[in-house]
Amino acid sequence: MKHIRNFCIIAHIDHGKSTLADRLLEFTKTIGERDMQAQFLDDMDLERERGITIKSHAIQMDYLYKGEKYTLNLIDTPGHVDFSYEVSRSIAACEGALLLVDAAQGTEAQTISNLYLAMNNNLVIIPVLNKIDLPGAMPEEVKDEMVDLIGCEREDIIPASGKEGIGIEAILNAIVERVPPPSGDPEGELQALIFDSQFNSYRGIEVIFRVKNGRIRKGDKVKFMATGKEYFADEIGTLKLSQVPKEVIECGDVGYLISGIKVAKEVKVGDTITRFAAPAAAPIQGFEEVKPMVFAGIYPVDTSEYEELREAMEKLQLNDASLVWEPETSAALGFGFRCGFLGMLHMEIVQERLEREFDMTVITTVPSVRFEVITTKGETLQVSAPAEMPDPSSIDWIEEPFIKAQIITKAEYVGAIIGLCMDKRSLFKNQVYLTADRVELQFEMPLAEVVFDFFDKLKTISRGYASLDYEFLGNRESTMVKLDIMLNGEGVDALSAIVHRDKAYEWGKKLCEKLRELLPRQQFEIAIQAAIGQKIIARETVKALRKDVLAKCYGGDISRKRKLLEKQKKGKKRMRQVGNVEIPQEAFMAVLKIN
Ligand SMILES: Nc1nc2c(ncn2[C@@H]2O[C@H](COP(=O)(O)OP(=O)(O)OP(=O)(O)O)[C@@H](O)[C@H]2O)c(=O)[nH]1
Repeated sequence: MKHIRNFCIIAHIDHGKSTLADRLLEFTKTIGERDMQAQFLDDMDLERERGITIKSHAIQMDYLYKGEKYTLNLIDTPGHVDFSYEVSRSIAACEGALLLVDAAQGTEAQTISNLYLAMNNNLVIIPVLNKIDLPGAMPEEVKDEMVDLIGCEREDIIPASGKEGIGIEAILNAIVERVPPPSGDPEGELQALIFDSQFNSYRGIEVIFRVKNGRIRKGDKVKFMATGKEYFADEIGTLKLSQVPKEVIECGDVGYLISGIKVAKEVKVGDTITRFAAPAAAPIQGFEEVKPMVFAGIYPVDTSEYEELREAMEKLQLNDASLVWEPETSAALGFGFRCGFLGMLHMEIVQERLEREFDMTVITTVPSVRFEVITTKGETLQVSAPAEMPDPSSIDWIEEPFIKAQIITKAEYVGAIIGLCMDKRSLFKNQVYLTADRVELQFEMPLAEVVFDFFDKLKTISRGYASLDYEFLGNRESTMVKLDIMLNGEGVDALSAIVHRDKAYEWGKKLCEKLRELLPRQQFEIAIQAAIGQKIIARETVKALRKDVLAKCYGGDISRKRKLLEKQKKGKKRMRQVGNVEIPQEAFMAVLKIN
């Protein structure tokens, strides 16, 4: 155990975590240059494209330090708020963390929230000032920030550049010197923390774990303490460039387990693996069931593709345990699925994967949070879709989820951001100057407001100089109402939303206006109405028009004509028919873009 070091890299998105990880792997010859594919740790195409590490993985390096061989386990952590529980479990599997700060950007919201997580888990922090090669780097200012934030010495900060390969050896040495070896009782009962899992279509689910006490042997009968399920450790091993099967994984080390598990849901991040024959007295602290926070309907554009969509969703769920769904029907959209996501990014990822990996064309309805409705009969209902909202007369009160949001920005944008947050029904809690120019703001705000256009607006008003992080606070009472949209008198259930009463009028009006822009003119007039219960609160009209796209072509050029028809056909693909009105996909997402 003396020669094991378990560490992770924590950083704000884009501060260079993946690039630095690559350099560490190269330097320790864990991967040869020939195998080197940019950003090795992000192995899903989508991840590479978005430059966001979506799922955490682990990789083991050997490092020779003063003539002795050390085993360094790098545990990768996802960098987005939606996945903060996974981050917390990865951190719990480590003794040390490299805290990476971009020398041109300085500390951001996720730097701080991840740092706090690491500190709460008593991790040794190794501060790294990254991207010092950038012309815009401000090493001295950012070092000041880091010293203030971490309470470290200036000399402790390692200047580095993942891109140029600067500071790599110093970082590896610091990991050996500063991070303590794992503690734990090798002879004790087995306790291994599951901090990740991945799906392999041939071998089933691979569980990634860190042994806290005892050891795990190939062939052992093991038990997952939270789910209560039992398996045989058919194969165990360590993760290098590929998997290296082993007979035993010792106390303190990191490894994988394959035991014929077929569904991701059976493996819960944060669960404890113990030995069936001699179980540990208690699981490792900190296990939580991850709960979906954002809900939306996903429907096939082509109703005949419902079964295909179901199969795709089932496959997706195999390697994404946090995705939950159940069948749902909508009058406007037909058969589809009600899905629960960890957050907005998670939702986007699911939609993109459906389209990319499964070649599905889907419509996603307006996202909602989960409200708690207390009826006059004293029942509590969970409502995560407008259609589930009971009649107003039977509602006593409604509660909605609130979050604690932390925003870091430049001083000049503070006013605008406070304005935006107030507009989003937030409570302003605190304001701290990190440096003369950088401010941390704290708010309590309804999650429902973040789910809508908050991220985009925050980015716009701060010109990109604001970062946001949040945690769930609990439910609070709010006066919410169900707002319905009707086209030519026919309700479009997929466009209904649950909104705060004070905002319902504005919301209805803007939505109607937006729909007027987005609905293509048809051969008859379309009335767009917004209503709360029986009361119409807004109305717009789309004028009738006989649209003859070919008229433009003067009857001549046939290839041009064909092109136009093709274009029109493509546009049709994402259309849905409600009564006699055709609705394009954008309309369903229009609510998200109301300014
Ligand atoms: N100039 C410079 N650019 C860097 C350096 N390290 C990373 N970058 C660039 O910064 C961007 C983000 O780098 P990544 O390594 O993907 O960042 P990350 O922190 O892993 O990002 P997430 O996975 O999204 O959290 C990429 O465009 C890199 O090429 C560096 O040391 N110097």
